[in-house]
Amino acid sequence: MKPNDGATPSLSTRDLTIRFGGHVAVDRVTADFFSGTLTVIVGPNGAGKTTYFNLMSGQLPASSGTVHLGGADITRLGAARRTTMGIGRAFQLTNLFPNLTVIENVRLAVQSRARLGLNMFSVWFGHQELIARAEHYLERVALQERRASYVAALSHGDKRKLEVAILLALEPSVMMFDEPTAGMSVDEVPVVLELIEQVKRERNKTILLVEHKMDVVRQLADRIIVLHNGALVADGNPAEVMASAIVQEAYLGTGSVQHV
Ligand SMILES: Nc1ncnc2c1ncn2[C@@H]1O[C@H](COP(=O)(O)OP(=O)(O)OP(=O)(O)O)[C@@H](O)[C@H]1O
Repeated sequence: MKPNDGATPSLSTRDLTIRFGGHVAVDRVTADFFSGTLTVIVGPNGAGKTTYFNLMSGQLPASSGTVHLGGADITRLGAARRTTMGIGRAFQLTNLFPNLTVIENVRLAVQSRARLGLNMFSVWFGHQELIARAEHYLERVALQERRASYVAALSHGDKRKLEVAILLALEPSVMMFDEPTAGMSVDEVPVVLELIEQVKRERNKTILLVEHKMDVVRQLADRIIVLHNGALVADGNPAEVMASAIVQEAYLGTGSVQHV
Protein backbone atom coordinates (compact mmCIF):
# COMPACT_ATOMS: atom_id res chain seq x y z
CA MET A 1 0.00 0.00 0.00
CA LYS A 2 1.46 3.40 -1.00
CA PRO A 3 0.39 7.00 -0.29
CA ASN A 4 -0.76 9.04 -3.28
CA ASP A 5 2.28 11.32 -3.31
CA GLY A 6 4.68 8.44 -4.04
CA ALA A 7 6.79 9.25 -0.95
CA THR A 8 9.75 7.01 -0.03
CA PRO A 9 8.74 4.50 2.64
CA SER A 10 10.39 5.05 6.00
CA LEU A 11 10.52 1.29 6.57
CA SER A 12 10.10 -1.53 4.12
CA THR A 13 10.47 -5.28 3.93
CA ARG A 14 11.02 -7.31 0.78
CA ASP A 15 10.33 -11.05 0.71
CA LEU A 16 11.25 -11.12 4.40
CA THR A 17 11.45 -14.69 5.60
CA ILE A 18 12.54 -16.64 8.67
CA ARG A 19 12.61 -20.39 9.10
CA PHE A 20 12.87 -22.22 12.39
CA GLY A 21 14.00 -25.67 11.31
CA GLY A 22 11.44 -26.71 8.75
CA HIS A 23 8.84 -24.18 9.94
CA VAL A 24 8.50 -20.93 7.95
CA ALA A 25 7.31 -18.45 10.62
CA VAL A 26 7.44 -15.38 8.33
CA ASP A 27 7.05 -16.17 4.67
CA ARG A 28 8.21 -13.68 2.01
CA VAL A 29 6.48 -10.65 3.52
CA THR A 30 6.75 -7.52 1.38
CA ALA A 31 5.34 -4.24 2.75
CA ASP A 32 6.13 -0.50 2.79
CA PHE A 33 5.43 1.68 5.84
CA PHE A 34 5.12 5.46 5.62
CA SER A 35 5.57 8.39 7.96
CA GLY A 36 2.27 9.67 9.33
CA THR A 37 0.59 6.28 9.02
CA LEU A 38 -0.39 3.87 11.78
CA THR A 39 -0.44 0.27 10.59
CA VAL A 40 -1.84 -2.53 12.70
CA ILE A 41 -0.65 -6.07 12.10
CA VAL A 42 -3.30 -8.64 12.90
CA GLY A 43 -3.71 -12.37 12.48
CA PRO A 44 -4.54 -15.47 14.47
CA ASN A 45 -2.27 -16.87 17.21
CA GLY A 46 0.99 -18.15 15.74
CA ALA A 47 0.48 -16.22 12.46
CA GLY A 48 3.96 -14.68 12.71
CA LYS A 49 3.12 -11.13 13.90
CA THR A 50 5.67 -10.96 16.72
CA THR A 51 8.27 -12.72 14.60
CA TYR A 52 7.73 -10.17 11.80
CA PHE A 53 8.19 -7.39 14.40
CA ASN A 54 11.37 -9.10 15.64
CA LEU A 55 12.74 -9.24 12.10
CA MET A 56 12.08 -5.51 11.58
CA SER A 57 13.49 -4.39 14.93
CA GLY A 58 16.48 -6.73 14.63
CA GLN A 59 15.76 -9.13 17.50
CA LEU A 60 15.88 -11.97 14.96
CA PRO A 61 18.06 -12.30 11.83
CA ALA A 62 16.23 -12.93 8.56
CA SER A 63 16.75 -16.22 6.74
CA SER A 64 16.21 -14.32 3.48
CA GLY A 65 14.73 -11.08 2.20
CA THR A 66 15.56 -7.51 3.24
CA VAL A 67 14.63 -4.72 5.66
CA HIS A 68 15.25 -1.08 4.68
CA LEU A 69 15.03 1.97 6.95
CA GLY A 70 14.74 5.27 5.09
CA GLY A 71 16.33 3.63 2.06
CA ALA A 72 19.29 2.09 3.98
CA ASP A 73 19.62 -1.68 3.99
CA ILE A 74 19.57 -2.67 7.68
CA THR A 75 18.95 -6.39 7.13
CA ARG A 76 22.29 -7.45 8.66
CA LEU A 77 22.30 -4.92 11.53
CA GLY A 78 21.53 -5.92 15.11
CA ALA A 79 18.77 -4.48 17.29
CA ALA A 80 20.95 -1.95 19.15
CA ARG A 81 22.21 -0.43 15.91
CA ARG A 82 18.68 -0.26 14.51
CA THR A 83 17.56 1.56 17.67
CA THR A 84 20.20 4.25 17.20
CA MET A 85 19.09 4.58 13.57
CA GLY A 86 15.51 5.32 14.58
CA ILE A 87 13.56 2.12 15.18
CA GLY A 88 11.96 2.35 18.63
CA ARG A 89 10.05 -0.53 20.12
CA ALA A 90 7.92 -0.64 23.24
CA PHE A 91 8.40 -4.14 24.58
CA GLN A 92 6.08 -5.59 27.09
CA LEU A 93 7.84 -4.02 30.07
CA THR A 94 11.24 -5.56 29.45
CA ASN A 95 13.07 -2.29 28.87
CA LEU A 96 12.35 -0.65 32.24
CA PHE A 97 14.78 -0.42 35.14
CA PRO A 98 12.64 -1.54 38.11
CA ASN A 99 15.06 -0.30 40.80
CA LEU A 100 15.23 3.22 39.43
CA THR A 101 12.59 5.91 39.77
CA VAL A 102 10.23 6.89 37.00
CA ILE A 103 12.05 10.13 36.24
CA GLU A 104 15.45 8.36 36.21
CA ASN A 105 14.17 5.85 33.66
CA VAL A 106 13.08 8.62 31.32
CA ARG A 107 16.21 10.69 32.01
CA LEU A 108 18.36 7.74 30.87
CA ALA A 109 16.42 7.57 27.61
CA VAL A 110 16.77 11.34 27.09
CA GLN A 111 20.48 11.06 27.85
CA SER A 112 21.00 8.22 25.43
CA ARG A 113 19.22 10.27 22.74
CA ALA A 114 21.33 13.35 23.63
CA ARG A 115 24.55 11.29 23.31
CA LEU A 116 23.47 10.40 19.84
CA GLY A 117 22.96 14.11 19.25
CA LEU A 118 26.51 14.73 20.48
CA ASN A 119 27.85 12.47 17.75
CA MET A 120 25.65 13.74 15.00
CA PHE A 121 25.06 17.40 15.72
CA SER A 122 27.58 18.32 18.45
CA VAL A 123 24.76 19.10 20.86
CA TRP A 124 25.06 18.45 24.58
CA PHE A 125 22.51 18.95 27.31
CA GLY A 126 23.28 19.86 30.92
CA HIS A 127 21.74 17.85 33.75
CA GLN A 128 18.91 20.35 34.27
CA GLU A 129 18.05 20.23 30.60
CA LEU A 130 17.98 16.42 30.68
CA ILE A 131 15.62 16.47 33.66
CA ALA A 132 13.42 19.16 32.06
CA ARG A 133 13.11 17.03 28.94
CA ALA A 134 12.37 13.92 30.97
CA GLU A 135 9.63 15.88 32.82
CA HIS A 136 8.17 16.89 29.47
CA TYR A 137 7.79 13.24 28.40
CA LEU A 138 6.33 12.29 31.78
CA GLU A 139 3.74 15.04 31.37
CA ARG A 140 2.85 13.74 27.93
CA VAL A 141 1.94 10.36 29.43
CA ALA A 142 0.35 11.89 32.54
CA LEU A 143 2.84 10.28 34.91
CA GLN A 144 4.41 13.37 36.48
CA GLU A 145 2.82 12.63 39.85
CA ARG A 146 4.69 9.32 39.96
CA ARG A 147 8.04 10.84 39.01
CA ALA A 148 9.74 9.85 42.29
CA SER A 149 8.20 6.36 42.53
CA TYR A 150 10.31 3.30 41.93
CA VAL A 151 9.24 1.49 38.80
CA ALA A 152 8.81 -1.77 40.70
CA ALA A 153 6.00 -0.10 42.69
CA LEU A 154 4.00 1.12 39.66
CA SER A 155 0.73 -0.38 38.47
CA HIS A 156 0.82 -2.32 35.23
CA GLY A 157 -0.86 0.55 33.37
CA ASP A 158 1.62 3.10 34.72
CA LYS A 159 4.50 0.87 33.63
CA ARG A 160 3.07 0.79 30.11
CA LYS A 161 2.72 4.59 30.14
CA LEU A 162 6.34 4.89 31.28
CA GLU A 163 7.37 2.62 28.45
CA VAL A 164 5.69 5.00 26.00
CA ALA A 165 7.44 7.99 27.65
CA ILE A 166 10.80 6.23 27.18
CA LEU A 167 9.96 5.47 23.58
CA LEU A 168 9.02 9.12 22.94
CA ALA A 169 12.23 10.29 24.63
CA LEU A 170 14.30 8.21 22.23
CA GLU A 171 12.67 10.18 19.38
CA PRO A 172 12.54 7.28 16.92
CA SER A 173 11.19 7.76 13.40
CA VAL A 174 9.54 4.33 13.56
CA MET A 175 7.57 3.39 16.69
CA MET A 176 6.61 -0.23 17.24
CA PHE A 177 4.13 -1.31 19.90
CA ASP A 178 3.45 -4.90 20.93
CA GLU A 179 -0.13 -5.02 22.18
CA PRO A 180 0.11 -1.67 23.99
CA THR A 181 -3.01 -2.17 26.11
CA ALA A 182 -2.36 -5.79 27.12
CA GLY A 183 -3.00 -6.40 30.81
CA MET A 184 -4.37 -2.90 31.42
CA SER A 185 -7.42 -2.07 33.49
CA VAL A 186 -10.44 -0.58 31.67
CA ASP A 187 -9.72 2.92 32.89
CA GLU A 188 -6.04 2.76 31.84
CA VAL A 189 -6.73 1.67 28.25
CA PRO A 190 -8.13 5.02 26.96
CA VAL A 191 -5.13 6.94 28.34
CA VAL A 192 -2.65 4.85 26.34
CA LEU A 193 -4.83 4.86 23.22
CA GLU A 194 -5.17 8.65 23.42
CA LEU A 195 -1.41 8.89 23.75
CA ILE A 196 -0.83 6.83 20.62
CA GLU A 197 -3.45 8.93 18.82
CA GLN A 198 -1.63 12.09 19.88
CA VAL A 199 1.62 10.79 18.39
CA LYS A 200 -0.28 9.77 15.27
CA ARG A 201 -1.77 13.27 14.91
CA GLU A 202 1.73 14.76 14.75
CA ARG A 203 2.08 12.81 11.49
CA ASN A 204 5.87 12.58 11.57
CA LYS A 205 6.20 9.03 12.88
CA THR A 206 5.73 5.66 11.28
CA ILE A 207 3.72 3.69 13.82
CA LEU A 208 3.35 -0.09 13.82
CA LEU A 209 1.20 -2.05 16.23
CA VAL A 210 0.61 -5.72 16.82
CA GLU A 211 -2.87 -5.96 18.29
CA HIS A 212 -5.47 -8.61 18.97
CA LYS A 213 -8.29 -6.43 20.29
CA MET A 214 -10.50 -5.44 17.37
CA ASP A 215 -11.91 -2.35 19.10
CA VAL A 216 -8.35 -1.04 19.48
CA VAL A 217 -7.63 -1.88 15.83
CA ARG A 218 -10.77 -0.01 14.72
CA GLN A 219 -9.93 3.03 16.82
CA LEU A 220 -6.31 3.45 15.74
CA ALA A 221 -5.61 1.86 12.37
CA ASP A 222 -5.05 3.82 9.16
CA ARG A 223 -4.08 0.56 7.56
CA ILE A 224 -4.32 -3.11 8.47
CA ILE A 225 -2.00 -5.92 7.46
CA VAL A 226 -3.16 -9.48 7.98
CA LEU A 227 -0.69 -12.31 8.47
CA HIS A 228 -1.72 -15.94 8.24
CA ASN A 229 0.71 -18.86 8.52
CA GLY A 230 3.54 -16.33 8.22
CA ALA A 231 2.33 -14.86 4.92
CA LEU A 232 0.75 -11.49 4.19
CA VAL A 233 -2.82 -12.26 3.10
CA ALA A 234 -4.44 -8.80 3.21
CA ASP A 235 -3.21 -5.20 3.27
CA GLY A 236 -5.34 -2.10 2.96
CA ASN A 237 -7.58 0.42 4.66
CA PRO A 238 -9.44 -0.81 7.74
CA ALA A 239 -12.93 -0.83 6.19
CA GLU A 240 -11.82 -2.96 3.23
CA VAL A 241 -9.70 -5.33 5.22
CA MET A 242 -12.16 -5.84 8.08
CA ALA A 243 -14.94 -6.58 5.62
CA SER A 244 -12.91 -9.03 3.58
CA ALA A 245 -13.57 -12.72 3.57
CA ILE A 246 -9.83 -13.24 4.05
CA VAL A 247 -9.96 -11.66 7.50
CA GLN A 248 -12.99 -13.65 8.50
CA GLU A 249 -11.30 -16.83 7.33
CA ALA A 250 -7.95 -15.96 8.89
CA TYR A 251 -9.60 -15.29 12.24
CA LEU A 252 -12.13 -18.04 12.21
CA GLY A 253 -9.87 -20.53 10.47
CA THR A 254 -12.63 -21.48 8.03
CA GLY A 255 -11.85 -22.23 4.43
CA SER A 256 -8.50 -21.77 2.72
CA VAL A 257 -6.86 -18.36 2.67
CA GLN A 258 -5.26 -17.22 -0.59
CA HIS A 259 -1.90 -15.52 -0.18
CA VAL A 260 -1.47 -12.16 -1.92
N1 LIG B 1 12.41 -18.75 18.35
C1 LIG B 1 11.53 -19.59 17.79
N2 LIG B 1 11.83 -20.88 17.55
C2 LIG B 1 10.95 -21.72 16.95
N3 LIG B 1 9.71 -21.35 16.55
C3 LIG B 1 9.34 -20.08 16.77
C4 LIG B 1 10.22 -19.12 17.40
N4 LIG B 1 9.56 -17.92 17.47
C5 LIG B 1 8.35 -18.12 16.92
N5 LIG B 1 8.22 -19.42 16.51
C6 LIG B 1 7.06 -19.99 15.85
O1 LIG B 1 6.73 -19.13 14.77
C7 LIG B 1 5.32 -19.03 14.63
C8 LIG B 1 4.88 -17.59 14.70
O2 LIG B 1 4.98 -17.14 16.05
P1 LIG B 1 4.65 -15.65 16.48
O3 LIG B 1 4.90 -15.57 17.96
O4 LIG B 1 5.35 -14.71 15.62
O5 LIG B 1 3.10 -15.56 16.18
P2 LIG B 1 2.08 -14.40 16.59
O6 LIG B 1 1.24 -14.14 15.39
O7 LIG B 1 2.80 -13.27 17.19
O8 LIG B 1 1.21 -15.17 17.68
P3 LIG B 1 0.44 -14.62 18.98
O9 LIG B 1 -0.69 -13.81 18.47
O10 LIG B 1 0.00 -15.88 19.65
O11 LIG B 1 1.44 -13.83 19.78
C9 LIG B 1 4.71 -19.92 15.70
O12 LIG B 1 4.43 -21.17 15.13
C10 LIG B 1 5.81 -20.01 16.73
O13 LIG B 1 5.73 -21.22 17.45
